[in-house]
Amino acid sequence: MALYSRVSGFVGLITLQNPPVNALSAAVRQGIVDMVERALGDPNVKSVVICGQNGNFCGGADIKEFGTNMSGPPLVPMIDAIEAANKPVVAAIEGSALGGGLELALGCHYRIAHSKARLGLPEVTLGLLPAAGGTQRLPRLVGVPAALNLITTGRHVTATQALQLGIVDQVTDHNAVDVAVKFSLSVAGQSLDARRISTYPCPLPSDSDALFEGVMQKVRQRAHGAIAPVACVQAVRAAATLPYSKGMEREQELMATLFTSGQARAQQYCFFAQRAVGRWRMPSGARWDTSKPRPVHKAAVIGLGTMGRGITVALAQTGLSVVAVETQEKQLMEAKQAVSGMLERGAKRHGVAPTLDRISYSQNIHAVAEVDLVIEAVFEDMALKTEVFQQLSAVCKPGTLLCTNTSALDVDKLASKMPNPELVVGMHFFAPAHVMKLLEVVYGPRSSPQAVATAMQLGKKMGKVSVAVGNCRGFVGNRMLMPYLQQAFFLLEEGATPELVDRALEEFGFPMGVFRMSDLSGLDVGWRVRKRDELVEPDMASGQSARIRQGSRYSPLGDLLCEQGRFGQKTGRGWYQYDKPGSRVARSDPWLHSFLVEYRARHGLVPRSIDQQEVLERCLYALINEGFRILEDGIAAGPEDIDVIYVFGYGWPKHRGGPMFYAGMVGLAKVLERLEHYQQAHPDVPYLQPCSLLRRLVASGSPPIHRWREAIKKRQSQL
Ligand SMILES: C[C@H](O)[C@H](C)C(=O)SCCNC(=O)CCNC(=O)[C@H](O)C(C)(C)COP(=O)([O-])OP(=O)([O-])OC[C@H]1O[C@@H](n2cnc3c(N)ncnc32)[C@H](O)[C@@H]1OP(=O)([O-])[O-]
Repeated sequence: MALYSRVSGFVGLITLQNPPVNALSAAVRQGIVDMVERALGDPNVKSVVICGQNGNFCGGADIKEFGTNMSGPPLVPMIDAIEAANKPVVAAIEGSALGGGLELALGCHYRIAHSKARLGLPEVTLGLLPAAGGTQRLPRLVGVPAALNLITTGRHVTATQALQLGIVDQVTDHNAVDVAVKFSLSVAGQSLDARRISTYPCPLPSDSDALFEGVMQKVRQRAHGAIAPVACVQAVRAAATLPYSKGMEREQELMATLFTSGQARAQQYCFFAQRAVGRWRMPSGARWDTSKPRPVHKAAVIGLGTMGRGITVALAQTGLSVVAVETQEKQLMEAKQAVSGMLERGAKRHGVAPTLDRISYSQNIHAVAEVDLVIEAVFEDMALKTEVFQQLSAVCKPGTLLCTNTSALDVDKLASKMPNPELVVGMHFFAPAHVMKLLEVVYGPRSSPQAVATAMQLGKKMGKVSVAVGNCRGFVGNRMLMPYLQQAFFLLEEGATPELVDRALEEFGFPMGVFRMSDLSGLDVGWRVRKRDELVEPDMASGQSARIRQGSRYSPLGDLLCEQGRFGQKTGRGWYQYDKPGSRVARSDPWLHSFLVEYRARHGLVPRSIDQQEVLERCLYALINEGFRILEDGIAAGPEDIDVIYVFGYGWPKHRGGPMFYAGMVGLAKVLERLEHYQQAHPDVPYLQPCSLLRRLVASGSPPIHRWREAIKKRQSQL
């Protein structure tokens, strides 16, 4: 709803009230319509100020209403009425003015923002476009190029940036409502004709066709199949080429195509899933709202390789003091330089001062005696990690949390060797650690809820999307990656090429297909893990037996490439060829194609034609199937946890919602039927054996994804 009060004698103050972000629900919209009418009809009122309760202007349309029968007054005429008002209406912006919230402010005659406010039109991140006049008013106010950038990226701008762009008229460090009330009286009675943005001509860039073509090309490239960014460009183009009313019709037309699209549903699911994973729970029953985190004022990082350096930067950027330890002097000096460089570049990008002084460097592990939390990022070796953890247990003050950045080792095994195993959790960052949003917080049966709560809270403070998951081989992300990678290798054996497999996955929406990604991250990384698991055998053999390990089908293709030093981009050769080591542009490699032909012949494999549909079904359904096993094992509490991990850590396209959401969209029965089909064709591939949770969900009528948790809980309570 919206509250009304008269302040300073002659100002009608309308306060949006819908905590926590004053979203424009039906009740709020009705409140605004009623209160604006009241203020404009009150002869004692000379001007009007619109603000939001609790220091937050408005987070936009109420996303929770999407997908329901929406009622209440529509936004567009509500905002048009404000713009047409005969008394000045001033928006007092504190906190956020996003989406419909900013569109409401653009309908006002003036905008005053607090210096800490954030503004933007992020609808594209929800699979939509600004549909309350944003695509028509913003270009008229700030010009086409700036409007295109804000609307197609959905990025938020600071109040200062908004002032520079011309979105707001004033920025204040004082209470924005007070400033707006005073300002509104100062302009009362003045003509408003020049303050109605919809009447402005849209400033046309010199060669607007070329500009729009250029932007559309870039947007399509970046979108990887998402339709909303393309519609955003089309809507802004309407602003540049049509009168306001016609442009508004075009905006509504385009929004109608997006609003009911599967992509919009997927992206809105991701919005709420990202918030749901913050409400974590462990199989023990411990949960986010009953487990109190320990305060962390000082943290440490042990091991300053690539991951250690990124983690140090991410910690320092939170303002925490950090102790960075590296026993090798040369490595320490190089790390110091690298970390300083990353901090300076980050600070420059955000227009803030770098926090170099927050970090102290040392070769001596005793330097961490007084910290509250340690993140270990030494080489992936259990013996080495155990030694480091035992030193830390001896050096650190009581209660210090010991976190490991391992991506594959058994966190509980490590904890079992410590005097205080309850203080041990995994904090699995993704490279580059100061950039990638995802953090897997890994708990074992001995980890205390307080340790998990502390790691989750620190992750949020580092700007990460943190997901609490149980300890198992590969945790959630890497565990699901195994069947995905395996199917990709098998498809090559059966006749596919890396180009075909990657094209299918990239057209699905992944920024990079599995083989290009493998070349980027380095084939030797997986090779080392397979060697450690004694899966790699010398390539003398041929025929079926050479492709069986521990009773299951195995493809030695990756091992064979590594034995030839083909590690990917870093060696200039992998599944593709590159101009030189380190270059990033992948080109088809005739050597690889003849190697595959020779390999198939040597192993008696008859290649067949494979289409993109089969690639997608085998790679994605095998991955999804492992997701169901993870849910069944209680390693992830719900499908949202898995989907957030894949969207924020593994490049799963947001407009596809995530592996589990996608399975629901395709239809669980279809996924099950296809898995059974491929399992029949490949009985020696256990990963294709449909998971019993999937079977049970199908048997119970394939309930919608938000009801899977109860099906899982029911099952676990039966176990
Ligand atoms: C016509 C028009 O053109 C179109 C069509 C639109 O306008 S489409 C809508 C466009 N607007 C957006 O995209 C902005 C979305 N919101 C945000 O970006 C952030 O929320 C925030 C504003 C920057 C605050 O961040 P936060 O970190 O302080 O808190 P939070 O945890 O994120 O959010 C706190 C709680 O508020 C809920 N929430 C936030 N924004 C909401 C919204 N717009 N609608 C409904 N609920 C919302 C959120 O789910 C969470 O709930 P719960 O989990 O506690 O139950």
